[in-house]
Amino acid sequence: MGLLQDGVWKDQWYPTKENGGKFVREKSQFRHRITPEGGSVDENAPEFIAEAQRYHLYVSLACPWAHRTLIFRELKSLQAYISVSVVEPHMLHNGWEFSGPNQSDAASHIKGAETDRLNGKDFLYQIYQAASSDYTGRVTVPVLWDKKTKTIVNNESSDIIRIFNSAFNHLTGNTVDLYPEPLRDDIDEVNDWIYSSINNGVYRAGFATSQEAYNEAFDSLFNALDKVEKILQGKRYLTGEMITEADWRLFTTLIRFDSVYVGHFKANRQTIEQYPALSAYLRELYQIEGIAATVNFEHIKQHYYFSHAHINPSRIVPKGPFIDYHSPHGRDLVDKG
Ligand SMILES: N[C@@H](CCC(=O)N[C@@H](CS)C(=O)NCC(=O)O)C(=O)O
Repeated sequence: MGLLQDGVWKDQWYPTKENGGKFVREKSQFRHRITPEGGSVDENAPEFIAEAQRYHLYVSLACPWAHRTLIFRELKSLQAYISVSVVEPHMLHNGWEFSGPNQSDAASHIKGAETDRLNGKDFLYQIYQAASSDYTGRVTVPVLWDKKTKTIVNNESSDIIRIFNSAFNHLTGNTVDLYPEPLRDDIDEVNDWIYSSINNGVYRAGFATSQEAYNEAFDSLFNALDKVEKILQGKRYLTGEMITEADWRLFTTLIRFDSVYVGHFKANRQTIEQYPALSAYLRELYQIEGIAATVNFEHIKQHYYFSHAHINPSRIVPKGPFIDYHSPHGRDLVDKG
């Protein structure tokens, strides 16, 4: 685990000391947009136009943020338009690695991970160096790469899913709208507290290095989950009768919760299985066509338990839990609206 400083790789863990033991997530730096037919939204930036097979996604199947982009690629019929490379789940002193002979000695190849067939790199940080030779910052997935100008378009999952939601519709013919105009205020509002207390909240609990920081993250996480449970007792989805971006952003955290966050991140007041509405809702989303194939529990467990040796020094990866996410969800019975 490390970061780039003026384009040079440094092996370094997150600094929490300066924040009283709190984990503070760094802001993503590549934030360009893709437009359907040209006309840059940012006059100082290169023009990124939606074209078939021009863009490539670098993802980890373990990562909840990268997982969002894979889900949108499925739901927006972008499989033939946007290619994907999957990194190895073990993230060690070189950060995210591709499969191949230069993988770290301590890391194993896990089925489903790939070489970088596009750029022939060994490590993800080399993709960042290729985009910006003096980049300073963390080297994170997901990365949306432009094959034409050989640079990173965007490395912020919340932007990438919005790009996928609308920029390629005229090419794919898929007009499913996961961020519909009339619901935008509601979606933004829900995203806001779910991000800080749940999506990022599990990390704030797991990466805390002081008891106070952990306690605060733990309480805010379970208060927010209790609030979601209440919402889902009255509504089928977070903002009403329609699945939206807000649901998918929550999904990628919920599906990792009982397998990883309860144990590894000490988010253990209760499991998602112990929440009646949340567990049924999680199953409903999991069972939507194309979604189960984006979930890889082997990558998920291998990544967290093996990579974070300061949290789990033995690097033993638990065998369980054994949860049947294909069992009937019964959500069709929930009151509409
Ligand atoms: N804000 C980013 C966060 C991405 C992120 O933090 N990804 C993690 C994996 S789950 C990562 O690559 N971490 C490596 C690091 O921080 O060095 C997004 O949502 O796209």
